[in-house]
Amino acid sequence: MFMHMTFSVAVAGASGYAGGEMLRVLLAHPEARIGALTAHSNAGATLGSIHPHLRSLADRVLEPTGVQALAGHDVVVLALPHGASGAVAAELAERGDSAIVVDLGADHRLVDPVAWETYYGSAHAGTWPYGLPELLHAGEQTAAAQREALAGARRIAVPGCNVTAVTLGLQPGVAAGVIDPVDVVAVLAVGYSGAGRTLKSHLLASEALGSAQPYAVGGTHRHIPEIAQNLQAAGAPDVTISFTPTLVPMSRGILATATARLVEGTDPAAVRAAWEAAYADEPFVHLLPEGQWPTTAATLGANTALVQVAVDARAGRVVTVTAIDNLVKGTAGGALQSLNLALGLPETLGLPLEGVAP
Ligand SMILES: NC(=O)C1=CN([C@@H]2O[C@H](COP(=O)(O)OP(=O)(O)OC[C@H]3O[C@@H](n4cnc5c(N)ncnc54)[C@H](OP(=O)(O)O)[C@@H]3O)[C@@H](O)[C@H]2O)C=CC1
Ligand SMILES: CC(=O)N[C@@H](CCC(=O)OP(=O)(O)O)C(=O)O
Repeated sequence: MFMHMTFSVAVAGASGYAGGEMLRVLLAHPEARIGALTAHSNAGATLGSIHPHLRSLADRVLEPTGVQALAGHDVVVLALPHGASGAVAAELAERGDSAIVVDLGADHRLVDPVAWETYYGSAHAGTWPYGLPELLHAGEQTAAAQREALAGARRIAVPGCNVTAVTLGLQPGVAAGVIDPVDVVAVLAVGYSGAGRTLKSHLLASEALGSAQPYAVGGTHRHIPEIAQNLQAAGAPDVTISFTPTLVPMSRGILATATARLVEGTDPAAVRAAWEAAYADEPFVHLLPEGQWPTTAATLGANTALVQVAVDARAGRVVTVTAIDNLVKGTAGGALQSLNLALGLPETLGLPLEGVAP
């Protein structure tokens, strides 16, 4: 076990939304010591000119992303576009650098290289331990195997934010055998920060404010194989999923509504019991009391996932709703939670349970 009290951490892609949020949660962690901060087109700028809310790092000058800046730390966080992090991680390994590398991007999440090439269109960089501590494995009622896989890990692949929401919503039913994910339907309301800080025309105020806009409609979204991979890990022999994200006018947040077929002859009372059993002892994943429904506002700034489940008897389906902050539990918070496990620190150390409201 890598027992380490304080650790130095470099953040590559510090100028982005994910990198900025990683810095915000690291600054609240008692053992983290912020090291190099790097960027790409914003190299040479001060962090305060990009992320004015990060006051204690405002004067730090962003270095160009590269091994020379990132080497020599205990931990390196890669908050880069997918396809970029694989190359940087490989260079660090070639140099023999001993850092734990945490990839916020997609390069190392998928097990199947064919799925990667199909949805991402480039060479697969390999598979790392998956940074979702609450991931259920087949036969488990509560998550233990994934936590063991993260304990002492030297590489962590942080899930896609949409994937975290849908997986946490549905997996208890798969593990308990009360739902059959052979025709999962997932519709998500997602905030703009999920698209990243770099300007995108469809996110211009004139186009986006006051409007809801679907994207990646018709089975093209790259999170589909990752969700299927997770539900198969929970014990589903076969998963098909129809996945439709919709941008809604909010900066942060994901509200994922995911439904699956109720297994024939299942007692509806057994459904809630399965979700209660899975999450009763989870510090960050909370099944709400019956009648309460998750909202993204209740998770803003927190490392929580709020979940609710219901049985639609007439439709013969189970409906789940999950809310997360895409940048906290969906990215930086989930990353730090997994890093705590890798470092042998308490899993919840330095992570926000309370949100910011109103
Ligand atoms: N936003 C979210 O909710 C989530 C994001 N992620 C993942 O985190 C990663 C970063 O996303 P996000 O922060 O949203 O994106 P942003 O566009 O906000 O930031 C991208 C970062 O990568 C840098 N960058 C851009 N192009 C290159 C390049 N060719 N080589 C090296 N660095 C480059 C940018 O530097 P500069 O600005 O200086 O050009 C910036 O620091 C992505 O892989 C994303 O998929 C994962 C989960 C959720
Ligand atoms: C609004 C929006 O564009 N959201 C992004 C979420 C990005 C994300 O989860 O990051 P990864 O690229 O690391 O998977 C999307 O749906 O692709």
